[in-house]
Amino acid sequence: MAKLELRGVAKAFGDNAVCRGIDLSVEEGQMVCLIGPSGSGKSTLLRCINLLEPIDDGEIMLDGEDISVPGLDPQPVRARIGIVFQSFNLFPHMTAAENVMLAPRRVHGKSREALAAPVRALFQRFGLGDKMGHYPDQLSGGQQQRVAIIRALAMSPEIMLFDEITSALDPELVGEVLDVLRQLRGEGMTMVLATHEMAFAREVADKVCFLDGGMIVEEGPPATIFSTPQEPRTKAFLKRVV
Ligand SMILES: Nc1ncnc2c1ncn2[C@@H]1O[C@H](COP(=O)(O)OP(=O)(O)OP(=O)(O)O)[C@@H](O)[C@H]1O
Repeated sequence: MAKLELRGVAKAFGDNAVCRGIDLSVEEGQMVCLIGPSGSGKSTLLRCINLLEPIDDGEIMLDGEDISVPGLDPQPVRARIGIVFQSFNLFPHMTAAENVMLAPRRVHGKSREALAAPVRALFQRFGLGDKMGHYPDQLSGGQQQRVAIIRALAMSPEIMLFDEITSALDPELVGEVLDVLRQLRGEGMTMVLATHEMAFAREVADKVCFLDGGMIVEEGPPATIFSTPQEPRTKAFLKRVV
């Protein structure tokens, strides 16, 4: 597992400054939750960390190595940083197992034979051992999202990013996906989550960062942020959503 450190990360789309000098430390094995209003820049920040968006300024350090230097090949870095989105994006014509094997085969050049045992172990670890041969339309939304998480884990990432991964799910399916995150935390995975699940963030996060207008306005342990927020913007947001 790896440590992540952002220093002064800035990102604009045209004249819309979406990340405005973000400093963030994520220690090895920590779960950090990004909360904040819609449009505050949570998704963009995660996309920048995964090098899906080039940053305009600042540094992104993964285990002490600057992964944001211009001209760096993003592909090997992305293989070290798993990301899961709100939409599961599984290929409908492939079984769950084939979806999971795709990236390790293409990026790491591994054979189906070599992947069979570790992929089976991943499905079993997350309670989907009997679903490997199912196609996405034979799975519930919660199961599809768990397969999407397994797909990211199959690349053996050092850190995992989650972008509102329960927002598209029916309420009764949210719990099983959050349980996967609890399990990963117990196993020591380093994780950054953009989430609207305040109860979950309060219960499980090591640190909560409140974003507003592209800046981390306030951060701290969940007990402090949720019980005694100091910043008026944090207070107003939590009053609205909790
Ligand atoms: N590819 C893009 N091109 C132009 N503008 C973008 C792009 N991606 C995001 N934005 C803008 O960046 C701002 C922040 O969006 P972002 O999705 O990061 O916020 P968010 O906090 O994740 O919101 P939500 O909670 O609704 O997902 C918004 O104004 C959005 O319109």
